[in-house]
Amino acid sequence: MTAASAKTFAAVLTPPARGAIATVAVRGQAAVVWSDRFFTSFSKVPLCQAEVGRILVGQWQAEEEELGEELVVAKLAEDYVEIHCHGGVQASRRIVKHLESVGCEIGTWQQWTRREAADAIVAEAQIALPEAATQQAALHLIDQAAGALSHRVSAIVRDIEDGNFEIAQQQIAQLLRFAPFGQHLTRPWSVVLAGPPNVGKSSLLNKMLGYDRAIVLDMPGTTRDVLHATTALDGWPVQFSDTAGIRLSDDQVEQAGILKAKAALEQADAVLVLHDATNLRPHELDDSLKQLPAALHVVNKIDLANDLQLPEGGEMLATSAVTGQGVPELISAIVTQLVPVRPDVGQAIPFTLRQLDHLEQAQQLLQNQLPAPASQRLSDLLNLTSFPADNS
Ligand SMILES: Nc1nc2c(ncn2[C@@H]2O[C@H](COP(=O)(O)OP(=O)(O)OP(=O)(O)O)[C@@H](O)[C@H]2O)c(=O)[nH]1
Ligand SMILES: [Mg+2]
Repeated sequence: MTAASAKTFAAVLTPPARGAIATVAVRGQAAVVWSDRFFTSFSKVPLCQAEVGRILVGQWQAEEEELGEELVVAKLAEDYVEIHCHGGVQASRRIVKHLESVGCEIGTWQQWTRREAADAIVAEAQIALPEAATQQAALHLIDQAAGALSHRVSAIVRDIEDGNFEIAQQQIAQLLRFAPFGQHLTRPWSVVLAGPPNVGKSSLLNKMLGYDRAIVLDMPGTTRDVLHATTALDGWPVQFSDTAGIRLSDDQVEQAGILKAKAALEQADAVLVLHDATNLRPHELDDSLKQLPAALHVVNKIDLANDLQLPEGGEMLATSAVTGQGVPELISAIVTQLVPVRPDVGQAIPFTLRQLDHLEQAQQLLQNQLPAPASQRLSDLLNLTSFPADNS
């Protein structure tokens, strides 16, 4: 426990929704005494006298209340009590209100995590974990919650203190290589489907998702607004955006859609530029689709083109959104583009902008031969007291 958390503090650790059980955690010198004011165990053992580790069933009731709630209280340390009550929002709120009435400080589960975690990076990992959209993303965050990044940062601080500046710089550079990947552990990669009208963007989206998310019609200009759908590709969270076919148009609604499509291209981690196999004219592509840095060019409708000759030189994938031919290869190509190096289990990965910022600053300071401030930036990264305040 840090000095800041010396006051007795309570938080509801379970989400504010209907559930079978909610957990209220209380930590601090008065945790047991204050819980005892409201809780009477059926075995008549007061919490103060119960041994650590004891789980008691009993009644939680304030003096002025006519009715109490039957619940379970676990005394997990002399200064730590967990109350497991009914999962309804009002039930946990009532217990928190009682604790507050006797002087307990109340906070959110994120604030609780910041007080309880071993260091600020571990706290960030625990807070980020519910945001992980896939199991694979969660596993990497669990590694950081177990200290992978914290240990690496501490080792770099020691390297700097020992005068091993070059090793420290190499270690920071290695961490920074994983930072773009790390930001996506809580936020899906963005993949945009773009191209001329009627080439099969919406059909290919539906095929990759495995269900009909977008309207498909044999009519150019079907998709207007940008349409999003989130899925997992090879275990990584990906948000696809289907866009309006880009062409010159007098239709105001279509024009608005095309502008939105072009804006979506700028935010994308990867763009699938689609071409029609029955009408292959890559040189006539709109300027906005030429030379996109993160583009994968896909020739769709290959089921309709028997003697298809792909243009030489340019890397192009071939698919049929109707038969599914080439779709697994396309998905592999997308994954390779998004995650070129798959991190090992246990790899230290920076996953927040705060971490990225501190690491970049430390690297810059080392390059400018300022080891002491560099070491300070890294130590701040771990320090719970320098963690930005957040009421969430
Ligand atoms: N045979 C065949 N038809 C396809 C394929 N992909 C799409 N189509 C057909 O092509 C037409 C247009 O498909 P969409 O998916 O709506 O095309 P789009 O690119 O989204 O079109 P816009 O939204 O208008 O820009 C539909 O009739 C689809 O069934 C394919 O791989 N093979
Ligand atoms: Mg469409």
